[in-house]
Amino acid sequence: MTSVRRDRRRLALLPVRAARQARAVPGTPALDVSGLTVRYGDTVAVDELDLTIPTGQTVALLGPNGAGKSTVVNAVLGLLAPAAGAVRVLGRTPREAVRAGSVGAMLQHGGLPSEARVGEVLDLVRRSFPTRWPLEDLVVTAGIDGLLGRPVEALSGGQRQRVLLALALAGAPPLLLLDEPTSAMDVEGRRAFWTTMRGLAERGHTVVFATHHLDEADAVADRVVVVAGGRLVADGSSAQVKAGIVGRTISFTAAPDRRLDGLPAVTGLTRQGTTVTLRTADADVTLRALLADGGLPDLEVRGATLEDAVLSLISTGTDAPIGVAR
Ligand SMILES: Nc1ncnc2c1ncn2[C@@H]1O[C@H](COP(=O)(O)OP(=O)(O)OP(=O)(O)O)[C@@H](O)[C@H]1O
Repeated sequence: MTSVRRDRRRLALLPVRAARQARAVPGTPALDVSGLTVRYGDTVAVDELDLTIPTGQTVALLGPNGAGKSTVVNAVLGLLAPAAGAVRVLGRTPREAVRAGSVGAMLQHGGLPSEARVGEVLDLVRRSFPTRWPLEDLVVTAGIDGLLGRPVEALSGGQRQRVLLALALAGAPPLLLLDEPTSAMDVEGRRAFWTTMRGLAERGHTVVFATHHLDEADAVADRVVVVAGGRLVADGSSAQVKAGIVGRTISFTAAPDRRLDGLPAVTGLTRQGTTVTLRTADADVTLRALLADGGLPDLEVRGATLEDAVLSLISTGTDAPIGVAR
């Protein structure tokens, strides 16, 4: 009897202690990763990665399949044990931070009990946190209005992702980790999702997301971090990463039989139907040669996109990361 009473008292004290723990010491980074190395058997998934993210930043984690993005996210959540290095989340170990409700996560394979209703799952998860996001606001913020009475198994892929977002936000966490959060969303859903993320960033939340949608990263992130082969290859604003790419992209319409080999300064060329896209190290020289050889209908010349930059970084590989020291 005594022990039951003591246990109850301990449970009752937990939320208060956890809420206190969730408050970060001013100036403490949201995320501080140093020398992180994670191995799966012989595979080195993350290789001596250093990454410090101040509070309030929105950071895109980019890289090809197998680059190590999900592994970093899982290490930050304390879901796997690193072979080397350290991870601090708001000054605490990952497990302490998760226990304190400081981290909300949307994982790629986030599971939901299929027969339960969305409202039941949300209620259960909200109750487990010391600080709870007010329900009405949470429903609007995650865009799940009208879904609370629906069984989880009856959700579409995009609706499921919005429910996962609501669960990630349920404890009003200062740090949000999102692994490919919009992969199942339609265009409208994505736009609404990123509007929500901008709102969260304005309220001071730190948002770290892994994605393959580089246009979204370009539009939303204050900072992009590119990993390849488990190593950091670029870290800076989108503009800084793009500025590291020399040359321009030229596109125009050409008949399929127009010969385009041997053009000066061209570093890559693709044809899709009658649309030709080429990368050039010197746009003036390439354009002069093209014009001497015929017309250039629907001509467009542009600088590097973030996609161009990331592709170039990944294909060339680099020992020293591109970007700025932080
Ligand atoms: N559970 C596991 N067991 C063994 N190897 C794994 C495991 N999880 C990941 N890996 C390997 O670790 C490396 C990094 O994988 P990770 O999932 O972190 O990459 P990612 O950048 O998130 O890829 P994607 O964009 O495809 O999601 C890959 O080589 C992958 O095959």
